[in-house]
Amino acid sequence: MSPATSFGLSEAAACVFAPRPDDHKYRRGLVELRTGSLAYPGAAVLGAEAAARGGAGFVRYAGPHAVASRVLDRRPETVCASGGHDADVVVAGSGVEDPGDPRLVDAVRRARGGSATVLDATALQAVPTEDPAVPGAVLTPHAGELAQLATRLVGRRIRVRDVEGDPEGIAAEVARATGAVVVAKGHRTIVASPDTLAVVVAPTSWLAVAGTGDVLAGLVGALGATAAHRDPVPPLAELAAAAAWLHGRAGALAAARVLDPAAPADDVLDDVSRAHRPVGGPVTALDVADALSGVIAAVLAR
Ligand SMILES: NC(=O)C1=CN([C@@H]2O[C@H](COP(=O)(O)OP(=O)(O)OC[C@H]3O[C@@H](n4cnc5c(N)ncnc54)[C@H](O)[C@@H]3O)[C@@H](O)[C@H]2O)[C@@H](O)CC1
Ligand SMILES: Nc1ncnc2c1ncn2[C@@H]1O[C@H](COP(=O)(O)OP(=O)(O)O)[C@@H](O)[C@H]1O
Repeated sequence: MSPATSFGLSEAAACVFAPRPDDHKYRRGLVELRTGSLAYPGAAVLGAEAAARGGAGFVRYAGPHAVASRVLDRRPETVCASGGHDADVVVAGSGVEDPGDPRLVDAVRRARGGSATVLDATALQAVPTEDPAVPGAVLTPHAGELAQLATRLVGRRIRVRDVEGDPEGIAAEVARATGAVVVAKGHRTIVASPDTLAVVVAPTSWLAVAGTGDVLAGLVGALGATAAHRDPVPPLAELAAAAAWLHGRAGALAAARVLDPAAPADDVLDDVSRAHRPVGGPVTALDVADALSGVIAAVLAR
């Protein structure tokens, strides 16, 4: 495998598409969210917001009725009926309590068949140890989840500190074991496929709050679904890295807007020398999801 490449604005821009005159909601891409539970309804709301702000044409939610009504309170355009068109991307796991939930079991089956599927949080536990091939999947573990997943799949005990010491190596091992794209989240997010490795550095650490991972999962879904209707379709690893890059920029924009609500989105696109310093103020996961539209608009305007 070649050494890790660093992922930036020009690579992300190749994964962001403006709507064409002959597009309609389905051609803009359909994301199905299999997220949330009675214990964690917020994860479903956050993913729906991110999928919509990330440019999907159609966001469908599959989950408990009580969770669906929370999603609809925030995003009434979400379709909560089952059936209809096939999803371009399924996003599964954020905020789901039970790894045996049929929504996750079916998502793993879909990923095994090669269809684009984001497996986040609890869905990572639904990947079987004995038969872990999920070539359609984008796996989105944080360091704790990656340590657990790698321990199961590569056959030796891997601790969180091992992941923190060598996220590239462990993400790459899991990518080879599963055939999937692995997005090892953190300040430096590693995006590994069985034969590629990219690093996305976040421009802010205000992202380190609960729920921002749920936002990232929804955004991967939106970029994947939109790209599914383009020719050529960018590789899943590039789409996942673009999502991580845009997510970091949205975090920076949301943090900057704490100081100055009119801060322009274009200002966060370029790397800034003080990026590692705590520019801005505390953000919420919903702030980050909200900021995605502005960051995408700024990328398209360049
Ligand atoms: N508003 C909501 O409904 C939210 C729901 N969430 C859902 O809550 C469930 C549990 O999520 P958790 O992430 O707490 O999972 P877990 O409770 O399974 O894992 C967290 C464990 O991993 C360890 N850990 C090690 N490195 C870590 C790192 N870099 N980041 C985070 N934890 C690390 C922690 O110390 C902790 O012991 C998931 O389904 C998730 O999607 C969260 O996303 C938070 C927001
Ligand atoms: N110190 C940090 N600097 C920049 N980004 C971070 C930092 N810590 C976490 N993140 C980002 O925040 C998100 C957190 O995801 P995750 O841990 O899954 O949270 P949750 O499950 O609560 O949604 C990831 O996208 C990760 O890359």
